[in-house]
Amino acid sequence: MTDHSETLAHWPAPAAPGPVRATVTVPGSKSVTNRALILAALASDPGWLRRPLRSRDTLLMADALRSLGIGIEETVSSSTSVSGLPSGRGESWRVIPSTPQAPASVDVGNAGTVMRFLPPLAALAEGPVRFDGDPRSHERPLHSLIDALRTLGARIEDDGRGALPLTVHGIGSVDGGRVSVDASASSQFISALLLTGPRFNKGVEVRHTGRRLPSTPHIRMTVDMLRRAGAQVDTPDAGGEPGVWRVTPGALLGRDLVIEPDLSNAQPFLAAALVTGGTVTIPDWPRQTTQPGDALREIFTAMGGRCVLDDRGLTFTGTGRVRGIDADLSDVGELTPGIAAVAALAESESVLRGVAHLRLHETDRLAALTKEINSLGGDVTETGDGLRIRPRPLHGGVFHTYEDHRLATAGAVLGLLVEDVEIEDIATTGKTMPDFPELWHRMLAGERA
Ligand SMILES: O=C(O)C1=C[C@@H](OP(=O)(O)O)[C@@H](O)[C@H](O)C1
Ligand SMILES: C=C(OP(=O)(O)O)C(=O)O
Repeated sequence: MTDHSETLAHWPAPAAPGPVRATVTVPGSKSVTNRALILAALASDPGWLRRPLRSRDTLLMADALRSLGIGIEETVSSSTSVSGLPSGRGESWRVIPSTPQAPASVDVGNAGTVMRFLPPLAALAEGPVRFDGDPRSHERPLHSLIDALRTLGARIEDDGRGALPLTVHGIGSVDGGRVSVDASASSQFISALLLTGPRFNKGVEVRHTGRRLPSTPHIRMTVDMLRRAGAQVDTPDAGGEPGVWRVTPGALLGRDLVIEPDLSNAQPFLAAALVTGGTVTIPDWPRQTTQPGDALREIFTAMGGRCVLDDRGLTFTGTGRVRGIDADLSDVGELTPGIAAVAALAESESVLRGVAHLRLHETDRLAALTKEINSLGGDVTETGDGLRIRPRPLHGGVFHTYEDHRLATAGAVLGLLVEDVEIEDIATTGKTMPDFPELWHRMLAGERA
């Protein structure tokens, strides 16, 4: 039985002793690792993931693929050991593809990438594949994807709510073809259909019908990774029809891929430089990337810092003065909790827009951020599609995290400048960054972490 007194213990968020000065090596990207696993599983020959992220979301994906008969061997390079390594650094995963096998049972945890990216792949198996996960996974939207898969020829049994738990009854192949999807609740519906699209008999043509489309960089990441694996993809931004993506049926190549660091998980460390007037360097920051976290260079510069991208990586420097921001974060929704924390410590008001869909993330992030920042004395109000944040002097208290890794790291940022902040369940950062507490302490000690 889980010992909740242990897992939900309060973590005293360390206050910054002064401006932070550190180099922080952040672990691999969740979004890249989980796409790479899917594409490698569907390839015609074995592939490698180097420096994959090893966290709850990626281990759930790997375990799910193994239960579908895909081989995933984990190796650690001989000069290093797993312990003491930032998640997955020094590790390689070899993926041996195979036709997905059923019956199988998949635990999605609360990973959007697992609950959305895997059902299309499972539909290629012959037999039932059951999907279930954490209680919150039952509330996260899936109906558009379920409807789309049915249109494309898959049989899916659910309890009528269009949500988890569900069973995909595959017949060994999926017709594919044209489908309309309202992806205003999550870009992951489109990514999911495109990723397995090359293996559908007719490929897939996905038409987005909703009014808004969040997280478009994540869709570009999907397209980019598909193309690098040899798929032919036509997209709206390559002169194609707006809101329509086409994937031609065909084989995927096994690749040898080094996973980029997770730029969204670099956020709390960059925020630490910004709010303390210090300097943090993130090595291996890619010169070109589809990761939404790259937008932090612009966003945190607008909030008062400056950055340099050179051979050492990204070096971000704050002045200690933080400006509020008025920004549409629709493309970079997963950055909202960290930006909200910085905004609560700023000198002027912020308005964060375009992120209504965050109500459907790990938790209702708009409600959670409002409640928790206000419980420390803040002045945050929810708007129809975001947050209005008026900075006020904050005081200590318990910062609840609702099993949301980004709530936990946002609370840690507040704790840098606000004494006696205690984060509930810091272990929830294990969803994408199990080493967070250690990396945070090492950053504050000025060590190379
Ligand atoms: O495709 C992906 O890897 C992701 C897409 C986004 O989801 P939404 O479009 O549901 O916001 C993002 O928030 C999530 O963290 C990861
Ligand atoms: C929204 C997120 O995750 P998920 O992949 O579970 O949707 C996130 O990591 O901020």
